Amino acid sequence: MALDIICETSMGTTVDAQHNHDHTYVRSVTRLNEVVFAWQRMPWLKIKPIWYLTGYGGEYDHHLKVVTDFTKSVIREKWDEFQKFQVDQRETKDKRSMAFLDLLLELRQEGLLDEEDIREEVDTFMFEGHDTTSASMGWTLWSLAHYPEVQEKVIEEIDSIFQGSDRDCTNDDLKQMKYLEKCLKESLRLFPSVPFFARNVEKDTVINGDLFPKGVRIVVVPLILHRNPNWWENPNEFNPENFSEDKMGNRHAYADVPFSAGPRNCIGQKFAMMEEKTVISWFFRKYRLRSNIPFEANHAQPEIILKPSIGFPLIVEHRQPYA
Ligand code: HEM
Repeated sequence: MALDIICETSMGTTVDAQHNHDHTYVRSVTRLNEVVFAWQRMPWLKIKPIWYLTGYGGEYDHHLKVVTDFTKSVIREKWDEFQKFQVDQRETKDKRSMAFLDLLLELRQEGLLDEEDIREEVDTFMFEGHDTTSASMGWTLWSLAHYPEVQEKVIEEIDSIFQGSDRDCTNDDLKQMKYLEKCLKESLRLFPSVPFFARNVEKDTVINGDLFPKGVRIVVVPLILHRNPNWWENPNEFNPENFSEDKMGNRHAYADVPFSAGPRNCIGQKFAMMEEKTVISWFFRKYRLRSNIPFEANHAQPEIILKPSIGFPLIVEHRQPYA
């Protein structure tokens, strides 16, 4: 679902991944993630002959080509459409409903980007913008199933907003989902979709008396940082109140960095929150969740994206209609 959402919003196209699990793009994205993770964890794969002899190199090249060819073909198709449009028609198009790609094509028309620049931007969005949100939604549902009193509060909030209606979600509705937002943040604290990221030190830097020389690479691990008992009471428990205003005010700004921080932080974080609130609030309008497997039995497996060790085996039940 998250892949369909990002395809539609960033490229204005669909791969219908929900019904089409076997779409070549879907398969290649999945395999690329696995191959890149192997490359990160096995340093010897960085030696080119080993990379190719183990078969990883060939697989990587193949799947990368599938993914970039797909994006390129969509960009070309959209570019042809874009050029066929008369200028006056284009000017009347509402920018708010344009896909990210349409906006980039306007920049190409103005000579500010070429086809390769656009492909890179679109691919980054596609890659960063779907596995992250689907992992986050999965871990949130897993947590809510194990904390029924929290789940009830989410349902109460959703009922108070929609009052049983199955109308679409508006921006105003999303703003009102304050408790659900706390749950999403708490789930990202315990299970950050991006479990680690790296930064190069650009100049000699001293932090707490320790020297970090220019040129070294620092790996930030939110998965560990977010469970630091100095900042979080009962750090392994799911407690959305960790994100109440008073608790947040008393905490170090970088104690919680699921979207990284600083100039290269995640530019999709607002989009991610909107998407997740929309999807999860739809779900709880109709269903409840429970599980017969203990919360802790699902281990967080840090790969490029934080994976659940046993998936998310949950029991879904229809709710009584809102009265
Ligand atoms: C819960 C969902 C998400 C999480 C936890 C997340 C997390 C992150 C993190 C930690 C980074 C920094 C990675 C690094 O420096 O290596 C990042 C970068 C980025 N994210 Fe997200 N992300 C999420 C959703 C999204 C979505 C939905 C989009 C697009 C619509 C997106 C687009 C990007 C882009 C383009 C970058 C690169 C920014 C740059 O390098 O300047 N992300 N994200």
